[in-house]
Amino acid sequence: MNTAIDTAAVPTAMSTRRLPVVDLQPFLFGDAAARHAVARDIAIACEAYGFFYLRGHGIPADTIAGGFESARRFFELPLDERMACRVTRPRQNRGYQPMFDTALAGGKSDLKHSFDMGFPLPEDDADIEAGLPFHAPNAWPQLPGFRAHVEGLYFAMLHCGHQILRAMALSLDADENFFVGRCRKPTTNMRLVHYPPQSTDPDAGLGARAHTDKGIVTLLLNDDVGGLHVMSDDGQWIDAPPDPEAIIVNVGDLMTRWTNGRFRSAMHRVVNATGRQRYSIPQFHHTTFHAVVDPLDLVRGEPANFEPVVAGEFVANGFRRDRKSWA
Ligand SMILES: O=C(O)CCC(=O)C(=O)O
Ligand SMILES: [Fe+2]
Repeated sequence: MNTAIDTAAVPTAMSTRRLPVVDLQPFLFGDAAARHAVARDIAIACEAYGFFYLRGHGIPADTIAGGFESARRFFELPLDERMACRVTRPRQNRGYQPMFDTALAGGKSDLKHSFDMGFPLPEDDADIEAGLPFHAPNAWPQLPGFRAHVEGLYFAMLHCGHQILRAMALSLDADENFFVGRCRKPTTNMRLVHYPPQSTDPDAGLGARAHTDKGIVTLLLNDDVGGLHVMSDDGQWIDAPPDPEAIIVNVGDLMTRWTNGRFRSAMHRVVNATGRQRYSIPQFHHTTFHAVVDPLDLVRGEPANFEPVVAGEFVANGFRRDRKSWA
């Protein structure tokens, strides 16, 4: 059992600190000095917090609104129509994920359910046929316009994530396409998540228990409900209220390994105690399944703190620990 996660699920003191804010526009449109300055600010935020608000991200407001509208329509469907979007093939993270699929041994399930989509692949894809984890066709509900909105948002966020990964690579003195070059045919997935209002009974569980994300970076769109808490380096919860002009970006476990521990993959949780329905849309960025994550690629003149791992195998092992349907 992962005791760090269970301990952190007990509410602790809230910090008065706030997450840093970075504007991406000078990276997209500025000269070399302006681009380096953004890259440095992102690196500072990733070292200190592992989380930051990103303004000027370039994802159109209509595209984001279409994603949230799609989420509301999906979760209003009767359960049997949502269940028709289950992907039954083993070791996948696509389609409808009903409530109570997420549990650690002896722990409580998260009070959420989701619709997940991954990088679109043709039905006859060789990796699908070989049964490689995370490789499957997407499943779509019978909702007019849903697929177009959700795929459009997926690619807008994917593109934004590539810009963030370029800035991170620049900050590490690597080739700007160091990460992006390993993200062809990525195992990146996007989730439409619905958190029904949780009971105030602390034993009933949380929207999402304290956890770290497993990939390289996560881009997160929030509605206006709030309830995301991020663990600071001194062990307090930092409230991360929604900023309508920003998306939230956070570092995942694989990026921590790749940067030899320099970028923090911070614990975070969701507590939806507002009495309202809460929706969020995270996109978990991953490399291609077979990419090798080795800190010696990026750090020079330091001993490696992490062994090299194959990205897809590392993430699949994490899923096996966390999800009943993967066990
Ligand atoms: O819904 C949120 O605000 C955060 C979701 C999250 O942390 C996750 O799905 O990994
Ligand atoms: Fe997360």
